[in-house]
Amino acid sequence: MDLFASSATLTPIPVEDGELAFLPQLALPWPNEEILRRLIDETAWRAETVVVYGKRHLQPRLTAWHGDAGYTYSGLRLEPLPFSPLLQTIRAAVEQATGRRFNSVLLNYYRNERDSMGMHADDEPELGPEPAIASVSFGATRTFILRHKASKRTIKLDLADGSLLLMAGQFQQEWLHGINKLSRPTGPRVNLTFRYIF
Ligand SMILES: O=C(O)CCC(=O)C(=O)O
Ligand SMILES: [Fe+2]
Repeated sequence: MDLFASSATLTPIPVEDGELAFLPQLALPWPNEEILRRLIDETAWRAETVVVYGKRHLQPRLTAWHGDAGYTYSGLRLEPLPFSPLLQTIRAAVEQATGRRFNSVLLNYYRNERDSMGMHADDEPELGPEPAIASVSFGATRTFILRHKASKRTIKLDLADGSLLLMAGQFQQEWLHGINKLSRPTGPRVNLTFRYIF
């Protein structure tokens, strides 16, 4: 059986200064809700601290980093966890849909409406000058905010359960992205950003 026989192609979202493409439902061998439950239950989630203006805070979400190899970041050797069979299956589906290769994944767990991610670009040097980053979402729909660095033009994309968003080309150089808190009660969401670390 070809698990990915029904995988549809990504639809480009035309934007200036970068490439975006979207697929509403990635073809996977299990229902989205089962994958969400397994990702929540089987991941070694961490609450990372960040220092903002000299003050330590817990990040407003849980994270986990899995990859094929360690890498050095700001002089620190970061050792990722290995890809589990579940993550390998999701990666294979993402590689099939995008035609790109990925050797690492950052998982973000937004437990409820209070979890968020500040505006940022994934522009670390080890990702290369024009990184392809594939973002897969499970669970509650959250709005992905995109802001062009120079013009400040803002776009909002709803990332629903099972969706795949590919960011590529100059996108990380020219745009910021993030996930806002919400004021209404919201269920859990897990997002996976697949990357290629050189
Ligand atoms: O949760 C999301 O959709 C965004 C995740 C993200 O931007 C990241 O992992 O760098
Ligand atoms: Fe990001």
